[in-house]
Amino acid sequence: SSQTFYERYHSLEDIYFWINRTIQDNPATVSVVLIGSSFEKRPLYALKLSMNNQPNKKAMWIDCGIHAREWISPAFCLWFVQYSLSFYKRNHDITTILDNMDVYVLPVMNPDGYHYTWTNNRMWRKNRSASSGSSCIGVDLNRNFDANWCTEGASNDPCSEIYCGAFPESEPESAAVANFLRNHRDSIQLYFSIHSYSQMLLFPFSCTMDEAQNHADLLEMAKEASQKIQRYYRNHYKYGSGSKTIYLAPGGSDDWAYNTGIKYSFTFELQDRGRYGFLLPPNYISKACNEALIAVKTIALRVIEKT
Ligand SMILES: NCCCCC[C@@H](C[SeH])C(=O)O
Ligand SMILES: [Zn+2]
Ligand SMILES: [Zn+2]
Repeated sequence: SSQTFYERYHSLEDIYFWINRTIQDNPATVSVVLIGSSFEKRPLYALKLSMNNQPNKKAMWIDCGIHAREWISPAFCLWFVQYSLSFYKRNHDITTILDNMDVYVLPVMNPDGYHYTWTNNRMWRKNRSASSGSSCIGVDLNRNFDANWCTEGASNDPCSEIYCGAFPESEPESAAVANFLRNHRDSIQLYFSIHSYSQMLLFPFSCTMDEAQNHADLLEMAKEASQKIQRYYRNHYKYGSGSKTIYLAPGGSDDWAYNTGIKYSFTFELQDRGRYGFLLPPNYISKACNEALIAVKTIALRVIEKT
């Protein structure tokens, strides 16, 4: 049953099958967009959820699986798609969101790394690209975007877990996302990047200690989302700008998206707070995804109100 499917982690192959089945089962509302390919030539498929053909409709973007070991992240993207398709016209909030916005969902932004965590090393974080002049593998895709690239909080050592790459967007995976967002910046007004762990709702900037121009709005939205999680699920999520709430982290997708003009940009760190960490057991998927879902819905509704 779908109940068990979405409460399990899935191999990359299973996720590709799920993508195909989802578009076949929902031809009128779901389409697939090939936004590029990985270093090892795996396709980067984004799903587009579009419930109506309202002219010059706005859109939101959710990417999952930028870091390979954060398995709860792709699990959330699958969960979100399933929830949206099952509860459209039944749940008021998701109906309002989908009536007003298309949603692009990239379930696995780093397929090579994700596959590697299933076959070789469960704790792998980066992509699997080779660096010239080093025997070490992989770039941290969340340090490879063009936002204060490779300053404090990243490393230019190819063996580092936070290696920034040879230059901004050097990696096919980050280039694919950046190109898509650049090409759709007139319609995409809300950006989410889903990670784990430590239970935080973060927004720009992480690459500097500066405050974003709409800091007050972003803080209010993250605060409201955190309060909703607290009220409905009795769990605590910190919230705030990345640099002040977690650590300095330059070259991030959220900061870059923000600077490109997507003024509502967030990075979520899902469950847990460290008991299991990246190895969050499958029986926690439901609660972790419901917490992330209510945060996405809360923020998306506010963005619709404001724009
Ligand atoms: N764009 C940076 C947001 C804050 C850091 C997020 C974490 C997720 Se694992 C990181 O990329 O180190
Ligand atoms: Zn991460
Ligand atoms: Zn993290």
